[in-house]
Amino acid sequence: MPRLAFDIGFCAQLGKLQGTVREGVFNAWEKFERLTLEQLFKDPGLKLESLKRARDPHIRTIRIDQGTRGVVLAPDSGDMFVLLRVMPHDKAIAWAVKQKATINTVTRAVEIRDIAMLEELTPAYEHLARGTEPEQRLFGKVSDGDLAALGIDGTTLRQARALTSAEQLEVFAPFFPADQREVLEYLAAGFPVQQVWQEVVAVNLAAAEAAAGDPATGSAGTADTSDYATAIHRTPTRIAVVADSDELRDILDKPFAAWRIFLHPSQHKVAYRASYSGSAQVTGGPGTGKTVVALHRVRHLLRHLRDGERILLTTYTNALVTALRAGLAALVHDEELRSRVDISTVDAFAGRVVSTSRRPLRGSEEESRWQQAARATGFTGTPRFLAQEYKHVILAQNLRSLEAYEAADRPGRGSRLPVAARALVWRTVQEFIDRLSADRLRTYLGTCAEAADLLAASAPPYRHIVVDEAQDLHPAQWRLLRAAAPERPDDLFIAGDPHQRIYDSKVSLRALGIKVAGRSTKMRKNYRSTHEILSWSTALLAGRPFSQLADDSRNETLVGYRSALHGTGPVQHAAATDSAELDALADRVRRWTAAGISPGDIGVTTRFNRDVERAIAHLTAAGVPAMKLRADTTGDVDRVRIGTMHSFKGLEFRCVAVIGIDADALPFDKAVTPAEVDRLQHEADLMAERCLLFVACTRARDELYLSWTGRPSRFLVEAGCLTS
Ligand SMILES: Nc1ncnc2c1ncn2[C@@H]1O[C@H](COP(=O)(O)OP(=O)(O)OP(=O)(O)O)[C@@H](O)[C@H]1O
Repeated sequence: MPRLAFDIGFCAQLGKLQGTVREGVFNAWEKFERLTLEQLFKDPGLKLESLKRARDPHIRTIRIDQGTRGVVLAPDSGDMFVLLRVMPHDKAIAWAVKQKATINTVTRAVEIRDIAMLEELTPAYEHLARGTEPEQRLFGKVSDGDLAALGIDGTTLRQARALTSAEQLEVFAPFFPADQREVLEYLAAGFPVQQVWQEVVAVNLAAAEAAAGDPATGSAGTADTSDYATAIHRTPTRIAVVADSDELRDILDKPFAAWRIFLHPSQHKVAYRASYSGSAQVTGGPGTGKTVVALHRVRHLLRHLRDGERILLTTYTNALVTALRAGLAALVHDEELRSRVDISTVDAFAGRVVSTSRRPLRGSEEESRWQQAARATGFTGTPRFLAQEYKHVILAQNLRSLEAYEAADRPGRGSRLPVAARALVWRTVQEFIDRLSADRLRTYLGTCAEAADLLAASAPPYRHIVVDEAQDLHPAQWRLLRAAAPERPDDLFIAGDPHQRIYDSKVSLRALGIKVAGRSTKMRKNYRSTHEILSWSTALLAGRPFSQLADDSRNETLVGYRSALHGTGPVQHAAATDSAELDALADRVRRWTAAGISPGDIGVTTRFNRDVERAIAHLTAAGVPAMKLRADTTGDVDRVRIGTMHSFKGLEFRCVAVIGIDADALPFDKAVTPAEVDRLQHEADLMAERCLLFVACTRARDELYLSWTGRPSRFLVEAGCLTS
């Protein structure tokens, strides 16, 4: 029976396809399921036509609806077809005739390339390259043999040899066959051949073998470059073979959920590794799919969970809990299975363990509480000092007695505190705690410490814990998680990005009994933001223009972020007054919606809560549906969502407006300890403010808009990010 599978390129178009076209795709798929091969080729409605000027006879087109055609890979052998793209009639033909399908010599997966475009570009670039010695060219240091071993075929080899710079590779990249493109991009980024084999080719090969049910060989084998039926099954990261109409409906209806189907091999390897001998960690820049990997890991763990065992999936904010819940539901359809996963913030989990009627202290109440305690004991330092000492020394090191406190180092604290002075600080902290308790109050971190103690004295409730957005967790929270699952293989799976730390918790996991050495993987490819948005934001984080960062390409931690997506760079607006800034925001949002972006795909973020309220009022008055970002709202609400930068952590929107990036908002004075009080804390606070803006900007998929009133933030100035 013939079947129609779907290429990742088609899935990427889905968001832009009209409902009638999607319906046409569904009907075409049904025909493939229903008809015999012979009937299929003769079907007058489908018109599975070959093309006269096609570069590849395997590329044909089918009719989707009046005026729309699908481009299909139709191999000679087997009965598996692949829908590559859907386009208006003439465009589809023009695109189809230029494409060529091949089978990668190493991974033996299907690759599509724009052969006509590549052949057109190559002579011009060869001509340009004449002035550059072969060994000075982009791949001059890599031998033909090594390139062949990495799967570069003869055609791509000629093209690769003509390239003299990474910028030229970017021009060629969209037309190259996918697996080979990735190899070349890694080589161009300076990775040695051996590492490219390990990190790219071997991983792709393993994914292909696993999908085809072949025994894992880890070596290239001999390629049958005509067996498409097998090759299609070996391409799970780019070609989806759907099981039934429900699955197809799901794909067609959720255009941005491609990650459910096309997990990149490097993500697959981490998420579906049978077992880790202990805790494991995945790191990577914004949008590299850490959350996606964490969700797939939960799915994997669920499949192997024994009776009575449970999983905790935890993260930092309530909004992220909602997003994780929706993500897991999209991935694991079996409700009963899903019910074995508790999804909550670490703080909420701690609250459940302690099970108390004491109310958590609000951030705004804390300062006066420290003041009261200081007054009672006669301590003359600032409330900020006490709060930080409690958080960064006493709770972080789990100090339980004055003796322990007096003996403790205070790493990261830049203010000296002689041992003789500690007794008074200790007494003040005890006073603070006692007064809270008397008033039926508690702090979140104190609750985590209590909960960790309770769990340490009882049976750990979970078999596995999966942590997302791990970078901001405090040692007290880690101690709780450590106590919540017994030390065993696959106990903790941790996803996070140290560059997105916005709450200043520096943690040594090892010191907390969580060992990930040898079980840590870094994700490099960004799936969310365009290259333009990502490089702009990276400059912001580093405090230097991106061009300078690219120069010292060894600074891999920052410049290692890569995105294959392209689009326009951020748009900036300097306003004279607050209300002019909001007018400009309303204009921008209207432009987006006029271009077909639905309000629910737009996020507006700002440093302060009060500005959130003002923006909502302004947009609403301007007739734009807007609401405050709430923990319990999912992407289904069709209104612009507006929230503080802190609340945007971990989320994403097609279009993001970051407003109020004024000189006095970022960095915000009150959030930064003065250098003369504590130099180290000052640096750490400044970095957290910088990361906050970085996190806000990297929430954008397609478009990023920034505005301020009066003088812009120094972060924009330092990074050379201002356009004029
Ligand atoms: N293999 C994939 N194929 C397609 N899309 C993907 C893939 N992996 C991730 N994505 C998409 O990339 C976006 C970012 O993924 P995700 O939120 O998991 O990244 P992250 O690393 O957790 O980001 P951040 O650290 O910025 O919160 C999401 O829209 C996700 O759907």
